[in-house]
Amino acid sequence: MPSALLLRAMAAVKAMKLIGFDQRTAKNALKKLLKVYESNWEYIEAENYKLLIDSILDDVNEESMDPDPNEKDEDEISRKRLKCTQDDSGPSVPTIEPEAVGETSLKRKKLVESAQCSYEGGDGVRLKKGSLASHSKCNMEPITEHNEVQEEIAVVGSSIIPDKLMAETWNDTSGKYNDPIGAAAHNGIASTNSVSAEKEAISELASAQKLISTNASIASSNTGKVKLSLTYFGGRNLKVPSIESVLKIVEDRCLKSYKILHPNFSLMNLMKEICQSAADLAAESNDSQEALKRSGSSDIPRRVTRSSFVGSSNLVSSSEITRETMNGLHSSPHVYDDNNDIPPEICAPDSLGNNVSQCLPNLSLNENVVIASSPRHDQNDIAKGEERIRISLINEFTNEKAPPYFHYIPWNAIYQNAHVNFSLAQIGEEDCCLNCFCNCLSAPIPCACTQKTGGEFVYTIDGLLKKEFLDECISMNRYPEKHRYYCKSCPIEKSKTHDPLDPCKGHLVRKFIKECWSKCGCNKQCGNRVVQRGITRNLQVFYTDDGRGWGLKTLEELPKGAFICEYVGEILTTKELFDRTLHKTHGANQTYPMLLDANWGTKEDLRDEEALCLDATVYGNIGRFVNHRCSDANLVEIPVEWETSDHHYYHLAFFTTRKIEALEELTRDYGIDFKSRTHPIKAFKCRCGSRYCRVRSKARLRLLGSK
Ligand SMILES: C[S@@+](CC[C@H](N)C(=O)[O-])C[C@H]1O[C@@H](n2cnc3c(N)ncnc32)[C@H](O)[C@@H]1O
Repeated sequence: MPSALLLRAMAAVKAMKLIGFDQRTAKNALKKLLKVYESNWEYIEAENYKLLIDSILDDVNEESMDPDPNEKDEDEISRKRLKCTQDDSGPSVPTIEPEAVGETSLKRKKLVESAQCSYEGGDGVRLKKGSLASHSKCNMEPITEHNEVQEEIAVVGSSIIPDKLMAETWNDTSGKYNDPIGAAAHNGIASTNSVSAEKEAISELASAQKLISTNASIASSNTGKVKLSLTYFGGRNLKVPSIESVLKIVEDRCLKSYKILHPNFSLMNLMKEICQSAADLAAESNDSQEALKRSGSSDIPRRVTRSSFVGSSNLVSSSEITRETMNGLHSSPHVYDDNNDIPPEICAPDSLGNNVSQCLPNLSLNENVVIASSPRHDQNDIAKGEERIRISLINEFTNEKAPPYFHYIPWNAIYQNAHVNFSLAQIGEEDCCLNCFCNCLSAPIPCACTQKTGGEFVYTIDGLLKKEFLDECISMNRYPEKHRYYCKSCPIEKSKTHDPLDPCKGHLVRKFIKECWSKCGCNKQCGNRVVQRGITRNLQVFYTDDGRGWGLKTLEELPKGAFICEYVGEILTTKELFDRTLHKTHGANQTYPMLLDANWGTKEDLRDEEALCLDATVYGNIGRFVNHRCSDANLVEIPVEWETSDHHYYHLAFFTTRKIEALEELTRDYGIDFKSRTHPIKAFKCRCGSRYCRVRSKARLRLLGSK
């Protein structure tokens, strides 16, 4: 394990690397600073290594002024006296007294050229020239693993790093700490190697007049300011070009590299477009907020909101709820509340240990802020490695590269109050197959786990659902009226605050799958464990071309009865779901709830604090992308149990209803009664295109030609 000192040194060099300074230069400057500031790391780390950045720039400056850097008095810098200035916004920052600095700071001033473009909107506050510190703060580089830092950078000398450690690390021949300069400035005595390497590093920077650092950042506030900041640091002879010439070069490059062939393409227009789009979105957001204020969020009739879940035991999208009854509580992009609404990803420290939300030096503290580095999906794998296979994202129709962000989870997770008991003790011996071995499907007689499925396994030896079982499940979904039961005390009806209660509108009786589990004697590859082994098929999330948003498709041919994926989300009580919808969480434009109501009729009095549902809005998997298709959908959802057996909590798994060709979209029937007049919330306008569509009139279908 590297020591704390070593880690700090590594972090400093890494931070410098992130803003464009090479390792050697950073290490040399750091060594000097450690000496001058007697290894007081607090000074060096203050304001995102402001001193270190200044020192590096001084080095570059001095080198470019001085024809022979070897003759430079190494101790000169250590003669500079320190003083501390304390400002109440942060740690004390040592500065070098003017007389000690002499020419250096002047030179630095000349050297550091910073060009920034600012585009005004809202109240028109212009972006000021940023300080060095603010440049370093604005780094939008992704957070890097510490391991990588350790691999990449070498140790930096310091008079207080113990000799033993110095010797160990610098003499390490394993290559672990691959220090190109040998870090031989041990106790301040530079070796020949170190001097020549230092020289090399300095001349590399100065003589070649390389631009050593560039930086682009975007920040916006809810008062209408959008700031695009383009910054570069450079050598002494750097001349600030006109913005027109920069735009011209970029336009030429865009034309060449991105094959943008429109002759009137203009980067400036593109930037104006960005500002205009931000302004439009801000205006929309404002309208929504105003509408919300007018309606008064607390005045939204609880009955209406809660009733939004009525009418279907399946998922009901509340995007319609939002639009129609909540006057668009949400805006896109979401403007985070500065009290406590900033999600942890945005507050998470960056690689320099700063909160990323602090990366907006020119915005006043009380402004709400959206930053460009909000979490995003990995287009190559939306599951971020959580599944056994990668699931890519594709959009061939619009500029939207990925769906709005949600946290990918491969398994359901309890949100807060849901009472889900996974205890092994709860599973009776009669509910598991203690004495089985290996694969239960190869045993001569079906094991105890088949009790609830009529003494038969529902899976074939190939891991598909048996035809009879599957056909029954499909029939239940297609002809629900034949398979409904009615609760004595329906949690949905109870959630409405009027008396007397309406009778239960009915729930679907479903068939269940019971899989073997950890208390069983068989192994993980047992044929009666399919859903719990996770996604195995090649799937892709794609953007539909007909207004249904994102969807899910298969990249391989699928047989009938194949498991596709679970519908994964947070496990909530229905009360939590009602409350969540009432307060519309996390800025999502759409919500993705699914009731776990398959058992509601059998309980005497299921309170809505007990009734469970899944919400895939904030945490979920690809199941949330499966779009609706009336009646002849190619997927069917089936309840599956393994850790519990009381039908209170269960998994919902999607299986194919027929053979599906590669590249076909995967759909399921949400079970929505689109024509219901009693349903207070209008469902989305169905665009499933099925000839059995419950919304489209026959004449219209004939006209359009159904899929
Ligand atoms: C569970 S989400 C499905 C994924 C969604 N398309 C997305 O982009 O995240 C349900 C929402 O998708 C849209 N949707 C699904 N099926 C649809 C259909 N047949 N016609 C129109 N919109 C549909 C509706 O907006 C619905 O509220």
